[in-house]
Amino acid sequence: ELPKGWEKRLSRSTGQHYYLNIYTKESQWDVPNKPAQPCDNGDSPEEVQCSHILVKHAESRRPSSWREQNITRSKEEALDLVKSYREQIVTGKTTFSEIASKYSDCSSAKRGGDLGPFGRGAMQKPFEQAAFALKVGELSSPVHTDSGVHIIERTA
Ligand SMILES: N=C(N)NCCC[C@H](NC(=O)[C@@H]1CCC/C1=C\[C@H](COP(=O)(O)O)NC(=O)[C@@H](N)Cc1ccccc1)C(N)=O
Repeated sequence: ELPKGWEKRLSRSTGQHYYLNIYTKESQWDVPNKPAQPCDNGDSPEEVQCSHILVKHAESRRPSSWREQNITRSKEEALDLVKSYREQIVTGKTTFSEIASKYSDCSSAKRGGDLGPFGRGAMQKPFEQAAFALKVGELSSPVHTDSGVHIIERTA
């Protein structure tokens, strides 16, 4: 079967089959390879690459961002926002990078939420745990850190 998020589609113009990732909207002709499975001895990958959407709130360690000088929304409001963004992404209403670029309270918003590759020890623990548990192409549930509430997508 295909890795999570990937679907087999028929191209009307060429009559060929292609593959579409319903989360990232990527499409490709060849069969998507299986995400890097943790090796048999249960290790998780050394490094992952993720994009994230961060919604800060009044209790964030730094309640300010490029979007908003002084962030006053409550933690509950931030969680509701993050859930609605996640819903819009999984239903295909919009793309992850579209939402990240417009609404993420992290400077990575300028890169569609891309954080680049990172190993263990770089990010706050709750973020790291969630990121390393994702398969490539998968979206996390809302993750709380001292920075605020995140949705994480593993891209590599
Ligand atoms: N690539 C790294 N190693 N960069 C250092 C990460 C430090 C790390 N950050 C976090 O754990 C959270 C989760 C992801 C983003 C983030 C927080 C904050 C926003 O929250 P705030 O600090 O205002 O509370 N964004 C950042 O750090 C950005 N430089 C991330 C970034 C942006 C653009 C390109 C690459 C990375 C930490 N240990 O605090």
